Amino acid sequence: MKKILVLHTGGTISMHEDQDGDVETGLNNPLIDVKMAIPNVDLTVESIFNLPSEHIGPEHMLQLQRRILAAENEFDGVVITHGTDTLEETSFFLDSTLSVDFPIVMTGAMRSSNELGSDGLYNYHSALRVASHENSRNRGVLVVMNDEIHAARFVTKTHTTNVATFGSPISGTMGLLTKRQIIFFYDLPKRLVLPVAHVQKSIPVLKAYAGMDGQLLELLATANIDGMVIEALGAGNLSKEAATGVHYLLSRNIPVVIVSRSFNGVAEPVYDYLGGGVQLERDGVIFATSINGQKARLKLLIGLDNQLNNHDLHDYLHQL
Ligand SMILES: NC(=O)C[C@H](N)C(=O)O
Repeated sequence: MKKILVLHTGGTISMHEDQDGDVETGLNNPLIDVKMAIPNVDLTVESIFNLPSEHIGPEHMLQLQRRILAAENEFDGVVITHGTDTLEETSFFLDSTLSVDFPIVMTGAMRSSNELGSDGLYNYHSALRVASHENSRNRGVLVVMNDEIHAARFVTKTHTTNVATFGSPISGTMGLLTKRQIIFFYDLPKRLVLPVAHVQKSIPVLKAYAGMDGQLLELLATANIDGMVIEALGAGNLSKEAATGVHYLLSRNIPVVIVSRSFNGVAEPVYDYLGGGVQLERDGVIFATSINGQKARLKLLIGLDNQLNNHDLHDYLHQL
C-alpha cells in the first residue's frame, strides 16, 4: 500500500462557475470530499490553502516546502493541486529547494469543477497515478496535466485557456500517461538543491523591448532592490541605453540576471558590441541558462538567501 499526501491549495481545479459564467473560489475546496479510488493507494488529504494561484507567493511556497519535508518519513509521495497561473513557479521553487527521493507531483485544471469538459478530476487522478508509481521516484518535482508529465525545471504555461497549456519548450515532454502505463522518455541532468530560510527579497523582472531606455533601470537602482532579472532580446542582448542602465545597477552591486524573452532556447553571450551578451557578461551580468524570467527570479532569491558569492551565484544560475 502506497501512502500519498495530497495538499490542495486552490486554483481553477477547485473553483466553480457562478450563474453569470464567472469563475470563483468557494468557501471550501470541493476536492476535499472527492473519493478518488486508486488500487493500493491510501490518501491523506489536507487543504493547506484555498487560494487562486495569483495570490500565492514565495511565503506560501515555503510553507508547502516545510509541510513536504515534515512528510518525508511518513509518506511515499505527495500530490499538490494548484492554480495554473503560477504553478510553474511553485513547482520550480519546490524542485530547487527539496532533495527528497519520493515523487512530488503538481496538477491543476483549466476548466473549473462545474464546467462542461472540466479537466480537474481527470488531472487529479492522473497526478495520483504518477505519484504512486515506482518510476516517478528521484525525478524532482513533476507537473502532470492532460496526460503529460513535465519536469518542474522546464515546464511553462503556454496557453491562456487550452487544457493542453503546459509544455516544456526546451526539453520536450518528459513522459506520458496512457490508460495502462506511465512512460518516462528521459532522466534529468543533476541540479544543485539549496535550502531556503527567508523569501522576502525585492527582485523585479523586466522585459526588454526595441528602444528600451535606461531610465527605469536607474530608478530601480535607488529603490532598495536585492537584484533584478531582465528578459532580454534573443540570445541575451539589450539596447545600448538599457546596457548603460544595467551598468549603473552593477556599479551599485545589484546583481542582474539575464534570460531570454524568446519562448524557446538558451540565453548565452554571443554578440560583442554595446548591449550584446558578450559585453553584458564582461560587465558582470549573470546569464541564467534555460529558464524563464519568473523562474530566474526564484533562483536568484534562493541563491541570495544562501549568501552565494558572486562566482558561486554565476555558477548556480548557469546550471541547467
Ligand atoms: N487555471 C487556473 O488555475 C487559473 C487560475 N486563475 C489560477 O491560477 O488560480
